[in-house]
Amino acid sequence: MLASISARSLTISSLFLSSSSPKYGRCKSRNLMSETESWNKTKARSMSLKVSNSSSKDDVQVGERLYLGMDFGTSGARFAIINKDGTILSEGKKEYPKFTTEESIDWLRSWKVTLFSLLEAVPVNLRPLIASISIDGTSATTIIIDSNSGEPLWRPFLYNESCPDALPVVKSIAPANHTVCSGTSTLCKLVSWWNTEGENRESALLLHQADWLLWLLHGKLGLSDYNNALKVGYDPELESYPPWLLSQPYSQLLPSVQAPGTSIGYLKEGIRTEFGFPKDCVVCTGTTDSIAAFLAARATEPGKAVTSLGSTLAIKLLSTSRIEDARFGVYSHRLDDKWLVGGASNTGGAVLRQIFTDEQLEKLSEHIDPMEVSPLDYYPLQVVGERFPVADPKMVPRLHPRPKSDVEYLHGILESIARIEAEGYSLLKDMGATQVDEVFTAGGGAKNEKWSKIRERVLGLPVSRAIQIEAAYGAALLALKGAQAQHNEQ
Ligand SMILES: Nc1ncnc2c1ncn2[C@@H]1O[C@H](COP(=O)(O)OP(=O)(O)O)[C@@H](O)[C@H]1O
Ligand SMILES: O=C(CO)[C@H](O)[C@H](O)COP(=O)(O)O
Repeated sequence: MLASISARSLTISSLFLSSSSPKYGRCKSRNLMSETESWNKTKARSMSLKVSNSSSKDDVQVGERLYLGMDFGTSGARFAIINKDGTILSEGKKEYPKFTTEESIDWLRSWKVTLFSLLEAVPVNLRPLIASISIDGTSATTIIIDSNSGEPLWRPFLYNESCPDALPVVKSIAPANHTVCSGTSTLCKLVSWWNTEGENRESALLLHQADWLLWLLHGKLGLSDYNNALKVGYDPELESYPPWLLSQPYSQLLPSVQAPGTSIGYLKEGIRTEFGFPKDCVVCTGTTDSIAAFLAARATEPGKAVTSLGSTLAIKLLSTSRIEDARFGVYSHRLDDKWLVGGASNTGGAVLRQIFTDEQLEKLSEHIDPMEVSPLDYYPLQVVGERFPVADPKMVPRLHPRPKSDVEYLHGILESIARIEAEGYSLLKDMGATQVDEVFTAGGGAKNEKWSKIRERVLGLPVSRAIQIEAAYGAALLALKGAQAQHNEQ
């Protein structure tokens, strides 16, 4: 089944290569659209944007087309612009601005402002060459909007937010241990909203973070991709929502689904003229951040894996067999005619950032001997709750006893996270996935060579930094895929 489908669609590997039962404060319905249309250029200039341009006039061939990928991760967003050979012409990143409403962060406003500040950061000389755009976002980050106005009906449910109130209902309709049978699944968030919300059900629509950001650019509501839609129950092998889900009253909220990197339509005229993008610039479906990180690593053989060491720890192993078991937080994403099996733990860089600054991480890591086994046994979590390799919403963080030496403490935390990573790969093997034989690292943690050495020792596998460690590069590959498919169809 998968083979026939992928034969129809351009595959990534055929290119140049070889996310506490929330208290529902109604999301203040803001006129978010006006902010977009009246985007103020000075706002972007005043924002701290780190942009590195490797483009100069002679880098770009006359008539060359470029591809823009944007990654909306946990702590910030990045962009990468590549040409058809995968060369990076420009890249940049920006922390999310923290707008607050009623003591909580207005994430939709933060993401929208960040989206347009990234567009503003695209070098003016490259904008007329951008042929297509794609975006990846955190998985299961769920936004419920009004299908008529596009306005949000609720605050977003973040990727790691759990809605245990919905779990009994979801477990009663889904197959045993299905991917959606986890409190952090998109379906649990949808059911929780549906059971809580009264008057807006008829006009409501569900979008994922990447879908919503892409909608701001193309203007067509209700479109998603089969990576983002996995955790609401979409079956990427059948290429449809299963009957047990379609028969539910809230199935009317579900977005339609296409393959990642599928051209949806042209960039909205108002945005196009505001920023100077070309008339034929298309916007393509996106993916999730850890899938984009896998694409960026350009691993194409079963047995190759990518560990994303971002704010969270997400592992993805390329496998010929599909496995899933919500009891352990294990699920399989589709990648063309193969499966990306894995899961996402709540451990990771965000726990490190709670204790150390990035500069301290760098300095302290210099003094770690990665060949020495740390006797410290932690389970580094920011707050109670774990998704993978154990799906336990009640799991308690363990970061004590803290030794006097910060070097020893950091060593213990890094090694404990490595042990969780190893437990994840071992679980995938026990469940029948292709045996992992090499691990590439993406995300902010990939720059820590000492951590890579610790992980290599703990995993007993070759561990190296991915060719490209930013998920934004993977999103740019999806934009390239979409543009090439569009070109082939013309
Ligand atoms: N030298 C380092 N060693 C280990 N982790 C690091 C280092 N520098 C940054 N990090 C971690 O990288 C994380 C940010 O990675 P990033 O991929 O940007 O995250 P995300 O996209 O999930 O927001 C931070 O949580 C930080 O703790
Ligand atoms: O934890 C996350 C936040 O960065 C990831 O978005 C997410 O959980 C990974 O999920 P997926 O495997 O569906 O990409």
